[in-house]
Amino acid sequence: MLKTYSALAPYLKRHRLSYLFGLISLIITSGGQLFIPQYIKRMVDTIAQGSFSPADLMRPLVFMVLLALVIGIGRFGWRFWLHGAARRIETELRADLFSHMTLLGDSYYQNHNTGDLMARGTHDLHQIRMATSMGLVAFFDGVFMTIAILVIMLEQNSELALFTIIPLPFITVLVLGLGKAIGSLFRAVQESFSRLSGQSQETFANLKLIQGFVKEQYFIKRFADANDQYQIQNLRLIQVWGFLFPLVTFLSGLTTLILLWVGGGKVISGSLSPGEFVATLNYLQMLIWPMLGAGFTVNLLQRGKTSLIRVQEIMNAAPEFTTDEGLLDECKPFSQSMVLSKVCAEYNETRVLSDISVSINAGETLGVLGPTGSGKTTLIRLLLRLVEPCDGEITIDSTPYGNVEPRSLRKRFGYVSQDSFLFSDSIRNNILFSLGEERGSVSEEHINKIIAISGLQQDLDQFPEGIETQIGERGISVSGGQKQRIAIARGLMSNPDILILDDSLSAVDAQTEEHILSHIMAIRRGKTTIMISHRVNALRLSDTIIVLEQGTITHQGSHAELLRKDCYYRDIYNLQQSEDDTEAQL
Ligand SMILES: Nc1ncnc2c1ncn2[C@@H]1O[C@H](COP(=O)(O)OP(=O)(O)OP(=O)(O)O)[C@@H](O)[C@H]1O
Repeated sequence: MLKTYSALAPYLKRHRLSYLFGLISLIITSGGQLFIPQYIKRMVDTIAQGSFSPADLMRPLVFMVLLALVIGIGRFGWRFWLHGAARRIETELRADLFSHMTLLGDSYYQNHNTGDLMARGTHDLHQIRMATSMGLVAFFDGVFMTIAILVIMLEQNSELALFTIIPLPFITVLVLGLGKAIGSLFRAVQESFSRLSGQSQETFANLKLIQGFVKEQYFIKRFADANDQYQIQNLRLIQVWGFLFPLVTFLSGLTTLILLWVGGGKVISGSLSPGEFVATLNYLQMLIWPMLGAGFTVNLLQRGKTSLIRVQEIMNAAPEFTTDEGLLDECKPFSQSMVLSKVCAEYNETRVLSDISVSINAGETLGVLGPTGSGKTTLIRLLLRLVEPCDGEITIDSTPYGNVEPRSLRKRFGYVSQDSFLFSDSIRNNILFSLGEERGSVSEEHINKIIAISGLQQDLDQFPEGIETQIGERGISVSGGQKQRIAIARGLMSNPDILILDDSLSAVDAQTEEHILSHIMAIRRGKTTIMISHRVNALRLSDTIIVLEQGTITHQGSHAELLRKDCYYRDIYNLQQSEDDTEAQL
């Protein structure tokens, strides 16, 4: 348990003052409570003597009111400091988790469900917060109050104390014994919650598809099953927890019975004063909470431990590539060539690219054509260092890729991906996304030029607030073609050294594609562009075109050179030409 919690040491250390003040407040609160039975004892004994004046009761009464005030302040203090520190730790942990997750690679996310990761970032962090606040309070009460009460009782009347505490060791054994079971049951609860989150996330992310295939009932049933599982796991936990609680209460009740039996006899025989009897009864009642607190502590700490392990599993996952901040700015502008020599790539030990050798010269355009699944996007991932080659070497301006900090390398690229993800933000902010701090200095004239090149102007004219129109969750939905055009504008905005267009105009018609591409070629003159497309017409102006088939380059050359060869490129060209001719005749 301690080993697991040591992961929190840096966070606890940062908030040690809050914890110190919180613990002092807790000692004041608990210590103050220990005095109350003493005053009650004095008052009862005074009353039991039969002859007393109201002034005799006044002093203890005033003290008790003052004590209640101190206890109240102490209670506020520990809540303020301990809950405050735990909240801050939760916030810091969440921030660290989030930034670490941004460094994890593609393969990590492929093997981990998004819903599960989200559950760890929310539900599990909540449990850690409970352990670092209420868990600590319960632990303190369990230890400090139990010891203090036992010492007072033993001092007051050791024989009575020893008799009445006979059931207490049973409580400890019970709590510790069931603690382990609670831990594993809680892990099952958290895992079923992760499954539930995962299914919800997947369902709502693909709702249109589900509705399109009229598969709502199937998903409702799937969710209901996961929901039932979550309930079953929770009920199992409740059963054990529910068994523990009454048993501890029963055993605590036994202590009161013993007191009434043994203590009552002592009062009658005169060896115990009525005040001492009432005080002991009070102390025993005060013991119930720390006794329960022990169970509560075990429960909270076990839950916290389980959750911490789940969060640590993410934090301990190594980033796909090491990021040496010192190297961040060392990658100079791309000026010569990028060379791939005999490069291969794998996913989960399955080879998808082999023996790739190609040179991309600065200022030139490389076209990539290939059937679906032939490895075109994987080639781009290699260039962006999102995937490491399993063999061979990639260099940029003669520097091996392994010596270049990945983020620094990626800054040289502008990547327009196939799926054109847009953020729920204004179109302007989506377009300016790649600029970072330079956003403020970009002129409206430049923005308008990029919009025109991307063929976006007509779309913006239709939108209610033009470029300021919100898209996504908080705004309008855009069509697939509009999405791609906005993504193109985003890729062009920073005028990157190397622009990658990964089949990024597949949702616009061939004519519009040609129109946009001719403008892009014009503005990119002297800069490097890598273009993947299924349309030969889009690639024909490239300086070099490679044909990828089943993970290898089968042909490469210019448009004219490839047309002279009997190859996939020429077949596709002929096919698309005849399609265009047929369309023209219609
Ligand atoms: N993350 C991944 N994990 C495992 N296999 C993958 C992964 N990404 C792609 N693949 C597999 O690698 C092969 C090449 O995929 P890739 O996406 O590079 O092809 P592509 O030529 O870009 O296809 P498309 O034209 O359909 O986009 C395919 O067989 C694909 O199933």
